[in-house]
Amino acid sequence: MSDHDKAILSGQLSNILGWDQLILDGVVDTIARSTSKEEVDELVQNFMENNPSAVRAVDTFLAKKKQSQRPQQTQMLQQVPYQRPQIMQQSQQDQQDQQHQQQIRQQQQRHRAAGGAGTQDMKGGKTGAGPSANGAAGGGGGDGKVLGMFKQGGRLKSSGPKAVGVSSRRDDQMLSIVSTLERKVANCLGCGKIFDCRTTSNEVIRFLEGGGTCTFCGRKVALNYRGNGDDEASDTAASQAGPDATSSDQQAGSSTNKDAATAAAIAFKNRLVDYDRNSAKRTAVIDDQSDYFEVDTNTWLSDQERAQMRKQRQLEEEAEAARRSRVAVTIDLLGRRVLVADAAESDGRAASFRTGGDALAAPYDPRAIMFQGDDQPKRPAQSAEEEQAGDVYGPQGTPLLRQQVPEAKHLSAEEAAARAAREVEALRHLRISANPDLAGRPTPSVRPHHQQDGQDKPRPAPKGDKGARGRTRFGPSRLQQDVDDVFNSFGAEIVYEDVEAAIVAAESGQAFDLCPFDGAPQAAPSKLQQRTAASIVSAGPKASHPQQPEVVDPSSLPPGVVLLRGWLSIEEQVEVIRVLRDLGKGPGGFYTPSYGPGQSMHLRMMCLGKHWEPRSHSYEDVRSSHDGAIPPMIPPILHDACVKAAEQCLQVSQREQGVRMPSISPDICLVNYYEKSGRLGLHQDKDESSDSLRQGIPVVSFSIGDTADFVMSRTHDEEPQTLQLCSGDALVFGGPSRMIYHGVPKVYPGTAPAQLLEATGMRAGRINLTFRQL
Ligand SMILES: O=C(O)CCC(=O)C(=O)O
Ligand SMILES: [Fe+2]
Repeated sequence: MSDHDKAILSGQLSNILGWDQLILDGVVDTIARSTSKEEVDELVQNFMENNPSAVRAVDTFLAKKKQSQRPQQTQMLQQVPYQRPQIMQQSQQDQQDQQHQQQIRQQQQRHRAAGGAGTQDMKGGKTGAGPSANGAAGGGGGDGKVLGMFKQGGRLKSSGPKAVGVSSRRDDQMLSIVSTLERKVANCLGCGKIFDCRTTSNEVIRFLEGGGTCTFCGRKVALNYRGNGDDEASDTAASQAGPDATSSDQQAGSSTNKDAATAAAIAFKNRLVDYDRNSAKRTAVIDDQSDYFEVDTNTWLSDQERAQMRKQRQLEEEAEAARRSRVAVTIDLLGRRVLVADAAESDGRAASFRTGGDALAAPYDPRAIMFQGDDQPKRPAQSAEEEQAGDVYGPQGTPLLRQQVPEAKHLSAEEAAARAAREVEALRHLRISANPDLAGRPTPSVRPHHQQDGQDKPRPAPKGDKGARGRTRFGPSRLQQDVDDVFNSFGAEIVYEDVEAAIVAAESGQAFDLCPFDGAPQAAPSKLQQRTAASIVSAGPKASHPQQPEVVDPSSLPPGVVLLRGWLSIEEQVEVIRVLRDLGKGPGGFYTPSYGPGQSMHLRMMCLGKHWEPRSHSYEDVRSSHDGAIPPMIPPILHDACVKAAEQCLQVSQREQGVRMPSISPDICLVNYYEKSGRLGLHQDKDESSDSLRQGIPVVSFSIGDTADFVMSRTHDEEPQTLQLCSGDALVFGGPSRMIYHGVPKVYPGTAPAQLLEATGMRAGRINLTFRQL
């Protein structure tokens, strides 16, 4: 490449970029010596910021260079065995080393001989004579020509006469540096990068020019130079424009002159060095794992995201803990057993028994909560231990009923009782919901054994097959009775199918009949009559039917609540039952209301006047959630009875309680039928119009059949007052008690007046009518 071409490029770049000539010379020189397009591209990109005019000028220059190089290259190939990259043979290398050392010495001697300011080497803080602004070589320095870019900074001094076999001055200098190295292969201890200085790749050149600074990680790699005779050369090499060179550069700049060009050259050099360092740092290693798995140390997360992730983790842990503590309850109807086991302890070992958040402190043996039918043959306890444990054993010694957990046998009787009470309490609070998968299926119908067997008569009870209360049971009825006994005795909230009603429906193939025994021959009672009779037990209060209506002491009741005992005579009750029976079998008759899938109410209901929809707690014209039936109207006989009872109660309330209540003109009557296990939770009757509620128009209630507990309280939490409502009673609550909470927790089976049952043939249970004004 001719100097003329270089001067042209330099001039063009000077116009375009406005750089100092000193810098331009260095850049042009570098471009002229470049061996690859990438090298030039990098330079153009980093220092000319791809200025289009500059790029064009450089391209033109390179094109010329390419042309001019063709014959030269051929010549070089013939003359010079040098290749890049090249691993030199040791002998060759040594030879070259010596040659270069000699060249360096000669050069140094020439510098010294030339004397004058600035002839000291870099170590001494002096350099060659200050450069002229036009980039001419400083005077006094032999051939004085320095490598363009860093001539004032003492970058690489010319090695003097061009060595044979070396393609450029820069290579010369590199080789001279390499020749002074003790070891030609250097290894960066920071990142492990290897620099093979026997080759003169760009990377190695950068490495050496950086004074042994790793081109990848920026760490300083120790370079050992050869001994005394080479001090100057090694000093030269060691003080190459690496990080440490900056200070000497600055000293040089300040000690020789304050020339702006010098400062610019130093700044430019520093920029290059910085670029070298930073370009290595641009390659950052990102730890993937920290992105995906770490919360606390993940630098990519904002505080908000971190908090969110922590919360998410906590929720996951809680869900896992809940899953582990879930309790599985198996109700084995056919085996007549209830098995309670922690789901996480499916192997049957000691499990923690939890209900509604209350955990029993002691580990629990699931077998301890196993209940067998009480009609199993039993044998008496055979040891004091068995006696004390209170377990019940079958004839083969199989435990039928365990009162205590095995490991609790060392407990005193008192402790064991307390523990048993805790266990029972825990079971009482169990909440069991229906399997949602079964919700859409029709109610299963259970047929008596004798029908399944194709027999007509009830099977005789096996000998000794007597219930705890001495009654004989048959087939499914006995099954149901056992389940009833177990759950009733524990008071657990268990919903099960209304087996008896299903039997009736299956047998009659008709709608619900309130009086299935009406007209049945007395001499040969049906099995249903037998069951009904068997269900009359002495558990509850005896029915009391005053000859005349009696007013229950009004001062014992909340103001606005009046109870008239036996207000309906037996004859009137019979009449009411007959009316209800007819309506109940027809369209819009008795059905089992439900709040939703698996949430059936524990009673049968028939709505008169309007349909009360349990899912929306509102009145409707048709039974939308069930069969779309239109509710029957309130028969006049019931309407009149309601109005009459209300009148009398209002008088009592006004007279005895000082409460004035409006009278009622009922347009709705809800008729409930409760079986012996029927019940109704605490609630308010508040689905009537706001006007009706505001006025305190009373609700009038008639009870017929079995006696029931009726609880009432002013608030949901208050300890409720319990009244027993008997067959024929009329109750009114209105005025200040219109919004009273009330419910029916218990029905006393077998307490209905015998006369009523005989006259109507009604099924066991209780009927209640509540009249309201919308
Ligand atoms: O059965 C009863 O005595 C009360 C009925 C009742 O409260 C109701 O149907 O809203
Ligand atoms: Fe009610």
